[in-house]
Amino acid sequence: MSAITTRSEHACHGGRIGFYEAPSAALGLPARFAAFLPQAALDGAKVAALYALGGLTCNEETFVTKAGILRFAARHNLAVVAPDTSPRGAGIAGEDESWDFGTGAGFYLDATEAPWSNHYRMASHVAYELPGWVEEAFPIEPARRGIVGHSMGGHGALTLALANPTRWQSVSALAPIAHPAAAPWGEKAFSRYLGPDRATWARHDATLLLQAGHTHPTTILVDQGEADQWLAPQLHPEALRAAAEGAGQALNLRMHPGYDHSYWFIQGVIEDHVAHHARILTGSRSQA
Ligand SMILES: N[C@@H](CCC(=O)N[C@@H](CS)C(=O)NCC(=O)O)C(=O)O
Repeated sequence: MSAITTRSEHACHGGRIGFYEAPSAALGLPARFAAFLPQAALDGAKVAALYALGGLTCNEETFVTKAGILRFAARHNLAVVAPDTSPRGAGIAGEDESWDFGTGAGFYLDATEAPWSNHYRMASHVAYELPGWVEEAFPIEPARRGIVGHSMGGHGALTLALANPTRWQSVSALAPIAHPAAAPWGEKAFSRYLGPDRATWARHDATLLLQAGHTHPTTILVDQGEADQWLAPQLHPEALRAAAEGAGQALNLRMHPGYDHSYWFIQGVIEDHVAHHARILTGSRSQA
């Protein structure tokens, strides 16, 4: 078990939000994360957890600070666990050269190409190491996990859940990079983290996972703003929709006129995402 250091803890919506750090074996570096516990957990009950993954340039603070998620997590008795978006301080040449690759842009995969493969192992960190930490340290139930993410984090939520649907019982995404193998962000990251052989990219692409027959037993909720500046070049929700139809995957893809890629969009739909996860994870409509 890793020694978790508390960086700060704050009472919030009747529960507690905390910011923590622990030595990560997966990343070979210290890793930071945020964890919110609703009041019931502070009173000793074990609760289900919703993992919230941020996008490019974000860190473990961004989603819990900007999305407005904690009010609804408190209402539905859900913990929220937010990892960082990449290793920090790996010291690899080029990791800080651009905002869409390297630091702040780990893409929730385990890199296979040197030198990235030594530290850029966010899939192992998020899917296995971090749940192990929080399920031991906090009153969080191991068998009830949901995953939601924004943009690169939406890609992470979809790919991790489709690749391992028994580990993540519920999944949703906000403006996800839905077909990264066909998007400049994904091509840039995958060619360096995974190498030039595109066949190895497929299990890190939600659209290609669906095309290969990977499905999730629950409905996937996806919200997308139509005025999103990244929609046409990077996000490809239409490819996700077509792949879901082909795979028989239940997908609730909602398009929202006028909304951009920012957390101002997320703030308006996050209540529905928390309710979606709570229905599946706890069977509850609301504990309020
Ligand atoms: N840094 C980029 C923007 C990157 C961006 O939009 N990141 C999104 C995720 S893909 C985000 O959530 N940014 C953090 C924020 O809005 O607080 C730029 O200068 O255009």
